[in-house]
Amino acid sequence: MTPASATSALEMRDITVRFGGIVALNGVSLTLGAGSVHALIGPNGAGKTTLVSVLSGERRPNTGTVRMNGTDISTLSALRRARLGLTRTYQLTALFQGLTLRENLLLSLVARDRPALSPADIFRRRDRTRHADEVEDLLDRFALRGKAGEKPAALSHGDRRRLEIAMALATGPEVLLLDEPLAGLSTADAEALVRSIEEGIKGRIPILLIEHDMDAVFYLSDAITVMVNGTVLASGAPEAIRASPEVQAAYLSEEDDF
Ligand SMILES: Nc1ncnc2c1ncn2[C@@H]1O[C@H](COP(=O)(O)OP(=O)(O)OP(=O)(O)O)[C@@H](O)[C@H]1O
Repeated sequence: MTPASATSALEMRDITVRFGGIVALNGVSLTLGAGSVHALIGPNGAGKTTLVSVLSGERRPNTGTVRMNGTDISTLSALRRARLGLTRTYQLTALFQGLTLRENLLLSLVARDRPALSPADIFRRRDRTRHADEVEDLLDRFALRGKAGEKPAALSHGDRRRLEIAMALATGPEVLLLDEPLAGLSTADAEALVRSIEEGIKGRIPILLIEHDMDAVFYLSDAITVMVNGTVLASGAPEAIRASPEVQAAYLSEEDDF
């Protein structure tokens, strides 16, 4: 293990992915520091989605390695990686539609503490008192207290997005992959979610953030990696990325909201 891997939450080294003649990723390396928010940005087709699928274990790269907390996870399935705490938010199809938000969050916390239990057992053994403080804390951090007694179907688009991330956090992740969390949200909902990420996760759990909203990226991130055509163009602190002539020329100058 190198000294860097001892302190980094995630390390990707020399990742290459080819789709026939297309090189989607060409020797990409990226290190996500413990507790930091690291954004991955780049124009359409840069390779961001492909890199996330390599990280999560959904796609095997042609070459390269992935380490989480110093352990080589390159050969593990997506399920094994998820069980180790590499967590990606999905649509909330797994929600119990008949239960309130408060109860759904409670079930995620029980599942975190008793990972071997089946959903039916989790449901039977839920203990409201044991996790009460954590549930209330999540409701506050994700601005969901006013909706705590509602069923999922009653939620607005913005509420659902914050609940998705709160549920992911409740499962006790080691690393959180947020893939375009602000996509499709109104300005007000996007601002509420940025606040929740800042107050609810930043500094506690390392986040890899893929996002097109540059205001949010520069506001939230401790580090930014810019990809273009399957390669890393630049990686560093937000101020350095903003000032980089190469990044300006290749990408940021095209962004309306930069
Ligand atoms: N399953 C696939 N088969 C063939 N080519 C693919 C496949 N998936 C991605 N590609 C190609 O790989 C390259 C990288 O695509 P990718 O979706 O990772 O980029 P991206 O940065 O996520 O783009 P966007 O911001 O539009 O989501 C593109 O040239 C894309 O056309």
